[in-house]
Amino acid sequence: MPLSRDSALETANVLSESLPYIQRFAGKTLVIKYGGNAMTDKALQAGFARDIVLMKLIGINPIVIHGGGPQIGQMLSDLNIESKFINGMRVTDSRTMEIVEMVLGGQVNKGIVDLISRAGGKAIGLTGKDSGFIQAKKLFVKHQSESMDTPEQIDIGHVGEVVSIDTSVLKVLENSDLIPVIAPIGVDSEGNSYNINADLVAGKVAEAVNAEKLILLTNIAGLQDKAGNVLTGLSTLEVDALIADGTIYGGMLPKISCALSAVNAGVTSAHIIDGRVPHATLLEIFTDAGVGTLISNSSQT
Ligand SMILES: Nc1ncnc2c1ncn2[C@@H]1O[C@H](COP(=O)(O)OP(=O)(O)O)[C@@H](O)[C@H]1O
Ligand SMILES: CC(=O)N[C@@H](CCC(=O)OP(=O)(O)O)C(=O)O
Repeated sequence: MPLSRDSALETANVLSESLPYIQRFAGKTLVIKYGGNAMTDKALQAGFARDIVLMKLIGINPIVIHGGGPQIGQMLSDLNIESKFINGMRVTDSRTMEIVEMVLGGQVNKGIVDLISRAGGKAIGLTGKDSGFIQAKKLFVKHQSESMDTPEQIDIGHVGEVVSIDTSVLKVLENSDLIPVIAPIGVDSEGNSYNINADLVAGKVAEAVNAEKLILLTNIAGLQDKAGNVLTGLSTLEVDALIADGTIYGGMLPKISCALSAVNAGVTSAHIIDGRVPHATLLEIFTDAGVGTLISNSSQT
């Protein structure tokens, strides 16, 4: 059905108002982390894919890193395997690692590639094993109780941290119409696979490509204090205090730590936003009134 003249005018106004934002971000790289908890609703998923396709078409270079924690959890539970987390990281034995690779590299990654195709874009799904572009090493989780003088290092299996990112494959894609969709799996020089928290991969990719923005889409309105108020513009010291008093815990720990690390390494801003809001990514890019939690270079001084 054709648009009425009034609504056509409204659409034209909206498009015209987006011009300064398009000019600001055209040619820039935005790293978008699509959390497993933000992927649940079909309409939201389709909206997310449309936003990414639109970005690429107007000259922004989106790089999607996805999670899939709940999807891995579902598969493990179907197989009667228990999920266990320490400091927001999944304890990953050999069997769990096999499931993680299947779910992240297969089901979730190809699901997002497919969504982007259906929205008219061209996506290419990668894990860090493709051309070995995410080099990783074993991550030990630090834990300190009151009775300990120094923190202990806990071995949680095949869990990795990023050692290096080879950006050459991402550069090739940047100069094409292909959108990279990356599963957070790393590899070492001996071919061992590592399950890496997707926030950490997103932060390191953003640092490596010198991204303009790191956007972390999750299932909450942003970083909150104990009363539920969304906090924004935090410094490293303020974040440390919120971790120490237990305000920040679980899955928010890697999120906030990668956001801080990315801006300290030169990414202009990192945003933790609510992926349950339709078109959350476009709202973040095309409005001045920031949604969610913003961490920027200026809040670190
Ligand atoms: N201070 C905090 N503010 C907001 N959320 C927090 C905070 N501390 C812990 N969380 C938890 O972190 C969760 C987000 O992390 P996670 O479940 O890993 O999401 P994702 O799948 O998007 O990575 C929130 O749903 C919330 O339960
Ligand atoms: C080590 C570790 O915890 N890896 C994560 C990888 C997926 C992920 O990060 O997914 P979300 O972003 O949806 O939480 C996991 O196994 O759940």
